[in-house]
Amino acid sequence: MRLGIIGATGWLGSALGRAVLERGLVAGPELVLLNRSGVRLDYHGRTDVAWASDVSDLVARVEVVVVAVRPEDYGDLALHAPGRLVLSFMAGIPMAALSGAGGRIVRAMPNAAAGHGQSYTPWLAAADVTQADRVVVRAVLATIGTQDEIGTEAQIDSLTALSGSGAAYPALMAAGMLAHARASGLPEPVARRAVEAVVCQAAELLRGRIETAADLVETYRAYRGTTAAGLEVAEANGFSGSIAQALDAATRKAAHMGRDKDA
Ligand SMILES: NC(=O)C1=CN([C@@H]2O[C@H](COP(=O)(O)OP(=O)(O)OC[C@H]3O[C@@H](n4cnc5c(N)ncnc54)[C@H](OP(=O)(O)O)[C@@H]3O)[C@@H](O)[C@H]2O)C=CC1
Ligand SMILES: O=C(O)[C@@H]1CCC=N1
Repeated sequence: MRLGIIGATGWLGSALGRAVLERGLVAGPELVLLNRSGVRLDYHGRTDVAWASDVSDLVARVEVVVVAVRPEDYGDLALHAPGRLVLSFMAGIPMAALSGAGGRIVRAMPNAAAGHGQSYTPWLAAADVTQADRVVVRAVLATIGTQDEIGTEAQIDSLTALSGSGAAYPALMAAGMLAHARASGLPEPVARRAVEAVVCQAAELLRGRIETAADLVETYRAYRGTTAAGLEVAEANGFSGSIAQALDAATRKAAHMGRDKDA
């Protein structure tokens, strides 16, 4: 497969470039890269990848074009990719805007876990995307984690807010816990290990059964111990409500940023 990545040295584009090479999905010379800052002599330890001189050069050399630039940089690309499968990673650039590129468009929404092969990547296909294209999309996205085809652009906006945010909300919680642990006088190595134990290790309890999260909270509440006392204050201070409002705000931003220049 000849695959092009516009934004190949960015957070997501770089993760995808490395993954397709490491998984052997794309041979080095068939991976065509483009960024803003110029050719890297060493790309994830490889020297056999191809670099395009500009967007139209990249499009001419591949069948699949991945767009991994920031949404605000998309317009400057002036992407024209008729006959190509175009896989956009961009938040907030709707199908209607992408269709101007002329290819068969798929909007995919990975997250930062792509860097370690654990992205969850929902995606939405335009009406002219073929079954053969779908096989390609699944193969490409499988290199960075798991994927699901979804049905509407509104769902992409919701998922941009939710899974697209990657580690942001766990990181917010971890930062808050770490600040509290330090303020409580815990030795730094102990504070770090304790917070990691909560955010990275204890959350493993929910792997494969995330739907039981509310039941797990209820189990802690029913225990009527120290955790219950903490949970009660967290909820009284709007913990769950804050999460809902945050996801609503991010969904609104995703829905409007590509359609409304002031958003
Ligand atoms: N990061 C994330 O967690 C997520 C990001 N996304 C979406 O993915 C897209 C990429 O995000 P991210 O990887 O974080 O962005 P980065 O800022 O890390 O990377 C952007 C890339 O685009 C390149 N670029 C910018 N302008 C041009 C141009 N005119 N021509 C060619 N290349 C260009 C940059 O080049 P250079 O390296 O030379 O500067 C860089 O490689 C965004 O649209 C974002 O909405 C979606 C879900 C999650
Ligand atoms: O915060 C962002 O804008 C990126 C794109 C979608 C999720 N994260």
